[in-house]
Amino acid sequence: MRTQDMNRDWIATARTLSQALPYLQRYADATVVIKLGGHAMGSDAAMEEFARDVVLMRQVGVNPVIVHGGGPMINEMLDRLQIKSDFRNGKRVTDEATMEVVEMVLAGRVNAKIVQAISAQGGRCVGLSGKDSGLIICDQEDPDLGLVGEPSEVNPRLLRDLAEKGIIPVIAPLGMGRGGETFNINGDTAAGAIAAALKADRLLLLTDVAGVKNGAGEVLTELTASQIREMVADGTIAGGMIPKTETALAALEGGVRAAVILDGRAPNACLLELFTEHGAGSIIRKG
Ligand SMILES: Nc1ncnc2c1ncn2[C@@H]1O[C@H](COP(=O)(O)OP(=O)(O)O)[C@@H](O)[C@H]1O
Ligand SMILES: CC(=O)N[C@@H](CCC(=O)OP(=O)(O)O)C(=O)O
Repeated sequence: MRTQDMNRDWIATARTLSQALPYLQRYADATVVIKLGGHAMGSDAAMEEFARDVVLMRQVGVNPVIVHGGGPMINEMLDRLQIKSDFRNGKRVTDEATMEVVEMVLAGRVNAKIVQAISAQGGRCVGLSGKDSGLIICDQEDPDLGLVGEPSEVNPRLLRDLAEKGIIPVIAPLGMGRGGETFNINGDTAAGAIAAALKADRLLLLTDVAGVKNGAGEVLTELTASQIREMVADGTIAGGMIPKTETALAALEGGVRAAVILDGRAPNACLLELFTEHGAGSIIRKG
């Protein structure tokens, strides 16, 4: 690069940092729950970038709480083990054999990978599941779904203790039943329940599309609850987008200030959403 171009680059970087000041001030000490979906977890380089953004957030005083998915990784392992798996309305029908694989992949593999990536960027971070410290107590959601849990009680005290110490929690979406059984929770549902319990300032749902699309395939940058209900009823919102939008609405009802559905594969997606005027994805506010 020529020296002049290089100077222009640095000037642009400095300007970006300077323009971020009001956003940095707005989010200082804010709680931001980030759901990292399995489809949003791309290459190792993308994971490294995600981890760097999370550590930067923590560095500027935000309290990030990561809840992850891992559906595609579970599918891959179930395929290898030749265990068939069905989804109903975006949720995996989970029998005991499936549950074993879900727990192994989510808590053992995916969680460890994210913790490792954040630690490698210098973040202090700890891997958990909803089964730890009574974080998520579940009831069975629907007998037809088997061991799928619906969070009925969330105990966020441990998360508050970690935030006070500057430690970033990375949470696998598993829950404990009242009889000590393990439940599989949809990652979006788990993230929404945790965000509501923490009365988070933002819930960011990172996925593999730029946001919620209308019938013409255009991303809607702002959405209301009634629009979402209509789009689910007429089938415009389908599959995995159903639990995502349901989660956003439930989180707002539970006291979260706003939920955003955005493309986790886009460069620096979380920073763009939080610290720039531009924002990213579809924002859903109460009203
Ligand atoms: N109206 C819609 N707008 C955007 N995506 C939609 C819509 N309806 C269904 N989808 C689907 O939902 C998917 C996101 O859900 P999912 O695959 O469960 O993501 P993740 O694994 O990130 O949780 C998108 O890739 C898209 O195929
Ligand atoms: C009940 C249920 O569906 N659980 C999900 C948990 C993982 C998840 O939600 O992963 P994504 O966010 O990557 O889709 C599953 O078994 O796939």
